[in-house]
Amino acid sequence: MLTLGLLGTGRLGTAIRALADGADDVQVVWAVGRGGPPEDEQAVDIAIDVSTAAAVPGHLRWARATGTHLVIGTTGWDPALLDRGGPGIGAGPGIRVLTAPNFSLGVALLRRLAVALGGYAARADVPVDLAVTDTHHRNKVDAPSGTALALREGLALGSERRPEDVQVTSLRLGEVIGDHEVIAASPLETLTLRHTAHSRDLFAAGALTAARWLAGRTEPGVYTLDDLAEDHLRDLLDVSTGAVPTNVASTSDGDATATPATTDIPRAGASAGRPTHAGAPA
Ligand SMILES: NC(=O)C1=CN([C@@H]2O[C@H](COP(=O)(O)OP(=O)(O)OC[C@H]3O[C@@H](n4cnc5c(N)ncnc54)[C@H](OP(=O)(O)O)[C@@H]3O)[C@@H](O)[C@H]2O)C=CC1
Ligand SMILES: O=C(O)C1=N[C@H](C(=O)O)C[C@H](O)C1
Repeated sequence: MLTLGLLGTGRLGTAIRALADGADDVQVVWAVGRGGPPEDEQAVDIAIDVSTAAAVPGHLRWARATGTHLVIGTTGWDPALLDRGGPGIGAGPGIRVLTAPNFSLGVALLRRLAVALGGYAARADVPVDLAVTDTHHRNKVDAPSGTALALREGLALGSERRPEDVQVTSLRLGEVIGDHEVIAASPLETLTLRHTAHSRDLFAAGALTAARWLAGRTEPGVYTLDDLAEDHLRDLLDVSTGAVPTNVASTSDGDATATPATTDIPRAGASAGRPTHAGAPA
């Protein structure tokens, strides 16, 4: 049984708890809000931080002091906290930290597609504007969303532009759970990739998957959801186009054999800027 502590008991924390209560391989031992984990809190295998940006430095210090592995789903905090030797986990013992501004594997796929879309823009012979939109419920505090920032970084990476050169707009509307678009627009065409979360259960399920995955690692250090997603998505962008290859050679019995046509559009994924396991803290 994997034991969990929840740092955050709001919208997402509540959804994670409900899902965990129905699972037979995980147990939420404690869940805390603004007060943070008290000193006498029972030790857990993994803590999941779904609180607020201002609380993350303290939660990292607590994780380091107690040797608790940490999944961070909270957004809006400074990733420099995780730098080696920085004020975060750098100087601590060997804990494992997984960060995920979005727990959806669909968004992990979208980020890879954003890298490819950026590469497409870079090769165009007309000017291409790149943009990300994020729409969330009216109570979300950070803007742009953590996901929008990651998608912007993907577009920037693929297009070899600076992140600041990718436009980002944020809307806070009603009860929207989470909607992101990745856009490349030229005078000739517009490509729009869109992800819409229909339920917080999407994120809750991903948070539990991340906790299980982190529990299975052995190396201390910093991981991202992209490390986890790599197992699921590795080969996904090597899809056939379904088109008849142009380099077809006929055999004597009339069958056509073909070497798949290749394209030099960069593959999103491991070799295209996938954030990697940052190694063990010193
Ligand atoms: N990675 C992902 O897939 C997703 C990430 N998120 C992110 O998760 C975070 C939480 O979102 P959501 O559940 O909607 O937010 P809520 O506002 O509903 O919940 C926030 C929680 O954080 C606690 N909190 C607030 N301030 C502090 C503080 N100073 N110290 C410690 N705890 C504090 C609150 O405590 P109290 O209850 O006592 O007020 C509450 O339990 C956000 O950063 C959001 O962007 C959200 C959805 C998906
Ligand atoms: O606060 C939210 O609700 C969400 N936050 C995450 C983010 O900032 O990217 C992920 C998701 O879109 C929902």
